[in-house]
Amino acid sequence: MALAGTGAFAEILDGGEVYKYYADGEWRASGSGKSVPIVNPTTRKTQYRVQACTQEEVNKVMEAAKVAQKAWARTPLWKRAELLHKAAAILKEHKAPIAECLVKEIAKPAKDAISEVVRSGDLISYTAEEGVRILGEGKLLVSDSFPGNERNKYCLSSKIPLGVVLAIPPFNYPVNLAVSKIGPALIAGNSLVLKPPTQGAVAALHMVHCFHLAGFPKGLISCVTGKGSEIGDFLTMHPGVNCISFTGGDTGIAISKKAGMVPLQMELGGKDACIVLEDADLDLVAANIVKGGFSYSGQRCTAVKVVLIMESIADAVVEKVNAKLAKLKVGPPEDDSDITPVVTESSANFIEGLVMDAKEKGATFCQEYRREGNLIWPLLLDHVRPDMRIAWEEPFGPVLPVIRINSVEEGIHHCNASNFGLQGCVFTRDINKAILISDAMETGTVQINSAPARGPDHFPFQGLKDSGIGSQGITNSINMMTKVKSTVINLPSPSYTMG
Ligand SMILES: NC(=O)c1ccc[n+]([C@@H]2O[C@H](COP(=O)([O-])OP(=O)(O)OC[C@H]3O[C@@H](n4cnc5c(N)ncnc54)[C@H](O)[C@@H]3O)[C@@H](O)[C@H]2O)c1
Repeated sequence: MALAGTGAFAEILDGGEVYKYYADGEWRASGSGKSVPIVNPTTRKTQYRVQACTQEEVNKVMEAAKVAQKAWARTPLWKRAELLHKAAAILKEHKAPIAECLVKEIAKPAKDAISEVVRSGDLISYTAEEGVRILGEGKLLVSDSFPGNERNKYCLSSKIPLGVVLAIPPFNYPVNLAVSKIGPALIAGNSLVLKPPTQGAVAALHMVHCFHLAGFPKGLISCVTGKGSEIGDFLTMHPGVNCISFTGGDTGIAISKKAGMVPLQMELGGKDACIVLEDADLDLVAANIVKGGFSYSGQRCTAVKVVLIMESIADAVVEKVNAKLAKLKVGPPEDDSDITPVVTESSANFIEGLVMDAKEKGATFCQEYRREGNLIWPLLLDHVRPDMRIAWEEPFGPVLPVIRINSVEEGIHHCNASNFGLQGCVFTRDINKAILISDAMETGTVQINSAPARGPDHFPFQGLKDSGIGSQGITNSINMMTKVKSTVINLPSPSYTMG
């Protein structure tokens, strides 16, 4: 059942073949006359087309965003929240066509695609509520706490918006990781320009249409499409941008170097380690390795990307994991398969490169390596050693290395030698040891007895080292997209001198 671009969403396509971009409250065709194809990872044929926006069009969007933001910042907070709740409801109501885009553009299993849209609606609503709570509060400071001062200065501080927020999400959660930026930006009184990933752009355009239907003022939200490599730099270096919230890979490091003096929120790659101690519940470990390493074919920033396991229990865990991998359904996303084609052919080639390097260097293949087009069968590589690329690099595919260790210290050392520091996990029944290990792991989050995960979406989420700058999670994102403004009341005489 083809629903995308029809019914409530017909305006985005307008009878044409190329999805329009969103500017100044309306859907427009680019003056470039060019489009960018979106290749279905399963069929490897062009599924959709989006506009290749020009720099001139980006300039116009930035101007409109600046104007719209001024009025939005003066809109009462409760009204901003009300509109966000409305957008959340519309998004959830239209989950089917949006999920269909996720299935066709990024080969997300059908059920997970629906969950992504529903979770996004919940995230927007929670953001509206949280915003009302935290932005409704300010601070009052009095001067006489600092040496040399009397009580004659009263400082009132509150949070004000930054201006225009540029949001760039990655392909793997193009809806959820877009609304995790849009919601906080808007509730805090900012305007927002979205540059969706190429794969996932059509799902993002449908999501933006839900904000359009909710009735947000024109120009407040815009969505420009085009190749990241072509309009990306122009956007991130644009003088009209007051904040950049980016989620993706190494591109984020390059953006950080080029961006001007604006606050940056960078959520980048990871090589999440799973450390397994001898006293762990081995069934729990196996279940979490399979779920953590292979959900959405390993294309998750917080996927388990290396297992560091004590030698004495390694055989038992590998056997349990292999038994579970044999039961995974491999195939197209429409059939709700567990393992679906990876996003692009170049991604599949990169994964294959890591597998072949491990093969040459003597890793043990627990399954036969199998690939058809972009579809790669789940593969556990045992006896991986630090000289293999897969010990350090992020495959972003259904391929997981196991490194056998002889001490916990060896595991912590491998984890900390990585240039990434997103999340990590440790499995043990000894909570005291788990806390010590958590403190020793140089990652933004450590999960005890569960695989790494970004959610629930109000938890703080951050990476150390090359994994990011700043912290996400609903509350942190709202705060990050504001600045503190103070008003100081100066009294002619200290206030405690009367009476
Ligand atoms: N830490 C997190 O929260 C998190 C979450 C999901 C994914 N990721 C990471 O994302 C990566 C996979 O996603 P991806 O392949 O979409 O990442 P990517 O870095 O290739 O692309 C991310 C976004 O940047 C855009 N882009 C490309 N060139 C650009 C440029 N010069 N200027 C501005 N934007 C540009 C892309 O179009 C896309 O929208 C993995 O490394 C994964 O770990 C991180």
